[in-house]
Formats: sequence, structure tokens, C-alpha cells
Amino acid sequence: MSSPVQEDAQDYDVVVVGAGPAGTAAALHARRLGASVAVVEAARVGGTCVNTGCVPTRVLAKAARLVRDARGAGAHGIEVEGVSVDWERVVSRVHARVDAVRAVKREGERFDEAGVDLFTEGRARFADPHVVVLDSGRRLRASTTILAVGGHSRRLPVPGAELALVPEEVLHQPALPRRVAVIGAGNTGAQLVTVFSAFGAQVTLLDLAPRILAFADHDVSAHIAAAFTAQGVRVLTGIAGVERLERSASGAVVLHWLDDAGAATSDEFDAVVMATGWPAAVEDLGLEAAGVEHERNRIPADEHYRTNVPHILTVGDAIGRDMLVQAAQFEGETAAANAVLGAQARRPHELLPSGGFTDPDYAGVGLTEEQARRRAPGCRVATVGYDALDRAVIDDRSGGFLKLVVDSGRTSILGAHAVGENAVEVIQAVTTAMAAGVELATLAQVRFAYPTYSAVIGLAARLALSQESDASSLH
Ligand SMILES: Cc1cc2nc3c(=O)[nH]c(=O)nc-3n(C[C@H](O)[C@H](O)[C@H](O)COP(=O)(O)OP(=O)(O)OC[C@H]3O[C@@H](n4cnc5c(N)ncnc54)[C@H](O)[C@@H]3O)c2cc1C
Ligand SMILES: NC(=O)c1ccc[n+]([C@@H]2O[C@H](COP(=O)([O-])OP(=O)(O)OC[C@H]3O[C@@H](n4cnc5c(N)ncnc54)[C@H](O)[C@@H]3O)[C@@H](O)[C@H]2O)c1
Repeated sequence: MSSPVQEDAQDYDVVVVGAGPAGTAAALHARRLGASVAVVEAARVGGTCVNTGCVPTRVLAKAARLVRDARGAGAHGIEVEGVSVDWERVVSRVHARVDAVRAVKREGERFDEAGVDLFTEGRARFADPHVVVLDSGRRLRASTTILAVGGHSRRLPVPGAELALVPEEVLHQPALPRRVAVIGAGNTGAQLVTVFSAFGAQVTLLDLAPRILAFADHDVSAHIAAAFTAQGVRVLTGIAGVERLERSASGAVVLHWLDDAGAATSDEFDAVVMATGWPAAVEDLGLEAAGVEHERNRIPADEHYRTNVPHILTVGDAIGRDMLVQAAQFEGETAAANAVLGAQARRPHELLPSGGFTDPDYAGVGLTEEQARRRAPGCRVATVGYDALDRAVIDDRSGGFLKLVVDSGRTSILGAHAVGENAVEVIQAVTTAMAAGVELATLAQVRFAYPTYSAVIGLAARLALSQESDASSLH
């Protein structure tokens, strides 16, 4: 498609819109490949992950874990008195840690050092298929544009939704709410539940889906739901819908919903948080002016990250597929190679470990047991409970398990799913083995340092190799 003449526009080989993990990776890689590159960021460099997503959430998860450990210290003979949460200081620490991570990542400086022009003059929107205009009026013309605009939280379209918080607003609250409803039991909602619950709030978790963490392996989802319930969280899955929110005379928020039997129900909360999804930031991007087709929640892309307009690519959360940092970075680099070299690269492999920092942690990689039973008939499953793991017993953290899903010949690992202390790190170790093509028999012979959580991998691999029928376990 030829570009109309724009005398006043600055020319680049590649313009990247959005400087989150996907856009940053795309811009730096395109520059490494020799392109002239501009990156446009409307808010803070680093995007959702470092500024309002993974990093703040992880700081809160650490604080929640400290509260739990302080409350449980008596069992170790250590008396800790008067554990209380100073919300203001928790929030200050979150901001300080975000700044510390930003200082290490140095994204702005890295653009500068690499020779990438960074423009932070507001939002970019297409004027035509080759030109974006910034809020400042600056015009950038590109041979290729990579859209790495990410997504945003959303309020449900129900009356009174403005009374609810979205996740990034939690830190703006002047005080810790005492009664909290979290709507949405995905990764975001589940992590908020652990934080609020550890900090002493009464928490209700609601979801339309029949189970929490609906994308996770069934056993993971069931274990986390049971742990939440044991911690005093009210877990309401399969609700028929949220109807409306109102302000009560006392200033509380009244949430009205239809329960799993369709009956009208309501309760009062000090805060209602909507963690109900993450649509792509397509509003006001001028996609129509560029001829880029999009859906309400995402910008569709082919396996090479091209939109329907071949010189406009899209990566990261905007595609609405994996929505994880570890996916965004790979996608950014792959799209940059396709943009600059005219290559037809795809993502290197399908393995994408992920997890959440709830109490207990959960994580997974590859096929869930349900997926494997559909796609790989005869597959086998070996589950080892943390109660068979010395380190977990030593630490008195024996709730949890590692499940390995292997092929019918007991050669390849198809998936791994864990709940419990250090579950995310355990799954990362299995992912490394899977990515290296390590066979089950080799994994079973790996020596694991004693006493470690990752030793559960060796136990599960040996169980998977030895068992005559599947689904036996060391629980
Ligand atoms: C609460 C929370 C916790 C999370 N925790 C984790 C975790 O632990 N691990 C994990 O892997 N993932 C986590 N995620 C997901 C992770 O943050 C995203 O997958 C990742 O940030 C996606 O990167 P991205 O570059 O595609 O988008 P983003 O990081 O959202 O970056 C997009 C950027 O584009 C900018 N932008 C948008 N439109 C325009 C425009 N028109 N002009 C200019 N700039 C624009 C935005 O300002 C933003 O900076 C979490 C998400 C949330 C919400
Ligand atoms: N630790 C991590 O890796 C991490 C943490 C947070 C977010 N993320 C990623 O960010 C993205 C967004 O996550 P998220 O949890 O915000 O969204 P999500 O889309 O993953 O989950 C939203 C949940 O809200 C529920 N929901 C939607 N409408 C509802 C309604 N009307 N009533 C009740 N429930 C309703 C859905 O059933 C779903 O369970 C995901 O892809 C996620 O993987 C990752």
C-alpha cells in the first residue's frame, strides 16, 4: 500500500506504538536489525507489567506472604505480637519497588543508547495506513507499524458500575477495605483475593465460570478454591450474572447478583473490585483510517503477527491471546524480524509457563490433564503430593502437588501443573526440561539438591515412569 505524501512527517522504517514489554522488545530488536525506529508511549515506559500489573501485584503478594508467615511464626517458636497492616506504608512500598525495578530495567535509557527515538507526547492514532499522529500533533510515517498497545481493565456494563474499582485503582484507596467483593476469578482476581484476605479483609469471590482459574488444570483450580475457602474466603462460582451496584445509606456498596441457581442475591461491601477481563486498547487508535480490522476485545493477527493490513503488525496483549510478559517479549522480537527482514517467523515453540502468586502459589505449562486426554489418547498422569516432599514437610507447607502429564509411551512430557510453595519456580524447571526435549526417563535420573521444592519433579518423573496405570499418586 503506498503512503500519501506527508511533507511534515518524520520518516522511520518501523514505528512501534506502545512501550510495554511487547513494544520494547519489538523496538529494540528492529533497531538491532538495522531499522530506523520510533516508539510512542502515551503513559509510562514499561507498560502495564512494571507500572500497574506484575510488579505492584508481586510486591503486594510478598507483603501478603509476610503477614501469613508472621501470623504463623508461633508454630516455629517465634513469638510475633500484634501483626497489623499499615496500608499507607504498604502502598508506598509498592511505588518504591516499582521505581526500583524501573531503575534496573532502564527502558528509556536503553532506547536512547540503542538509537531508538522515544516519543512520550500522548497517544498515537492513525491518520492513514502509513502515518500516526501524536496528541502533540507530531506525525510519524512508517514503512511498518507494530501495534503493541496492550489492553486495559474494564467495568461490567451494569448500573452502578462506577461504584466499583478496577484492579489498578486498589492502590488509590485511602484505607484497607474491611469487606471486599472481587468479581472475576482469573489470575488478577485470584491474586487480589490472597492480598485482601491476608490483610484481614472478609473476601467474597464471584465468577460466571463454573470454577475459579477456569483456564488452569482442574485439580489446580479445585485446590486453590479449597485453600481460599479454608482461609475464610466465600467462593461463589457459576453465578448467573452481576445485576447492579448501589450506594447504601451507610456509604457501603451494595452488590446485587444472581446466584448459581438464578436467585437474586445481594450483600454490602466496602469495596467491589471488577477483575473481569482485559480488552485490547483499540479505542481512539484510528484503526479505521488504516483499514485495520479489529474486534471489540482484540486486534486479530496471523501467525506472523500481521493484521489484515500486511505492513501493520500487532503483538502482546493487543492480540488477546496469551497475555503474559513472557509471550509479549517473544512476540515483539518475532514481529520485529518479520517487519525488518520481511521474514515469516513464528513463535519458536508453544511452551508458555505461567502462574499466580496466591496463597498457595499455582502454575502450569503445556497441556492440562483435560486437554491431554482429548488430544493425546492414552496419555498418563502422575501426581505427587507435597506431603511426600521432605522440604515441604520440613517447612510445614505440605499442601499442594505437582502433576506431570506424559504421553502414552511415557517418553515426552506434555504438561505440568503445580500448586504449593514455590510452584511457579517448580514449573519453570519442568519447562526448561520440556524446552530442551528432555525425555521422562532422563528427567527421572536428574539429581535434585536436597531438600528442595524442585525435588518434587524427580519424584513425579519416577512415579510417571514406574506406574502401571495412570492417575496413581503419592498423595
Ligand atoms: C494486575 C496484573 C498482574 C499481572 N501479572 C503478571 C505476571 O505476574 N506475569 C505475567 O507474565 N504477566 C502478568 N500480567 C500481564 C502483563 O502485564 C501483560 O501481559 C503485559 O504487560 C503485556 O505487554 P504489552 O506490551 O502487550 O502491553 P502493555 O504492557 O499493556 O503495554 C502497552 C503500552 O501501550 C501504551 N499505549 C496504548 N495505546 C497507545 C497509543 N494509542 N499510543 C501510545 N501508547 C499507547 C500503553 O500506555 C502501555 O504502556 C499482569 C497483568 C495485570 C493487569
Ligand atoms: N500472574 C500472572 O501471570 C497474571 C496476573 C494477572 C493477569 N494476568 C493476565 O492478564 C490477563 C487479564 O487477566 P484477568 O484476570 O484480569 O482477566 P481474565 O479474562 O483472565 O479473567 C476474568 C474473569 O472474570 C470473569 N468474568 C467476566 N465477566 C464476568 C461477570 N459479568 N461476572 C462475573 N465474572 C465475570 C471471567 O469468567 C474470568 O474468570 C490474562 O490473560 C491473565 O493471564 C496474568
